[in-house]
Amino acid sequence: MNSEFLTSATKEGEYPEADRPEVVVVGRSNVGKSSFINAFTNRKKLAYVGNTPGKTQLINFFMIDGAWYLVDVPGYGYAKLSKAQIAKLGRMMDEYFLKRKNLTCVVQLVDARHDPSKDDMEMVDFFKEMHIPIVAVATKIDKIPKTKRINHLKKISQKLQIPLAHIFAVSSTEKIGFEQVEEELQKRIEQAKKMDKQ
Ligand SMILES: Nc1nc2c(ncn2[C@@H]2O[C@H](COP(=O)(O)OP(=O)(O)OP(=O)(O)O)[C@@H](O)[C@H]2O)c(=O)[nH]1
Repeated sequence: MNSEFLTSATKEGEYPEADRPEVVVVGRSNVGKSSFINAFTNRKKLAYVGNTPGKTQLINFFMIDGAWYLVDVPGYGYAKLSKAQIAKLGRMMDEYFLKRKNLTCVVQLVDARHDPSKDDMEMVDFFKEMHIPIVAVATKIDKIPKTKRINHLKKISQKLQIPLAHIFAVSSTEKIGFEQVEEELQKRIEQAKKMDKQ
């Protein structure tokens, strides 16, 4: 997979042209979003992996194989941001989800170890209301014994009311699960392209 950083944006005027399908990756701060993006694209430092949670406060656009955009947005639920900062990020994200016409689906990251948080549930409800297709990805699956993994995924499926078939599990440290996610995203990107042609 070829991936390159394109640009960072805070508002619509700064987004790249909406001329290709787009997939956005969301999740609460520290869920492993930067690690996911780096492992997915096979790059060590495409997205910043930091010790300071909540560092990314921009919308970052990456070009994948010259064919589609992968987008990294700020993690939510980071307690140390001020109310004003949280409100500003909220407005930035609302604008993105309302305006971005080429959005094909959202990759909702959740921590495989825990039940989805209240914030996770609110995000998923928001995407459902907006009719944005959701692919859920449980991160840090290496932290769960193999025999128990399916139960965790079933629980996540139940809580988020997302079919088990749309839930994937990855480990960025062990580099597992990424081919399946890529296959699913390719499928959705192809579907989106067909719909556009009709
Ligand atoms: N065991 C394990 N640890 C992981 C995995 N992915 C990420 N981590 C760890 O989880 C922590 C957070 O990872 P990041 O990728 O920085 O998470 P983030 O969601 O981008 O965090 P923010 O910058 O706060 O948005 C780091 O200490 C990572 O090393 C994984 O698959 N397995």
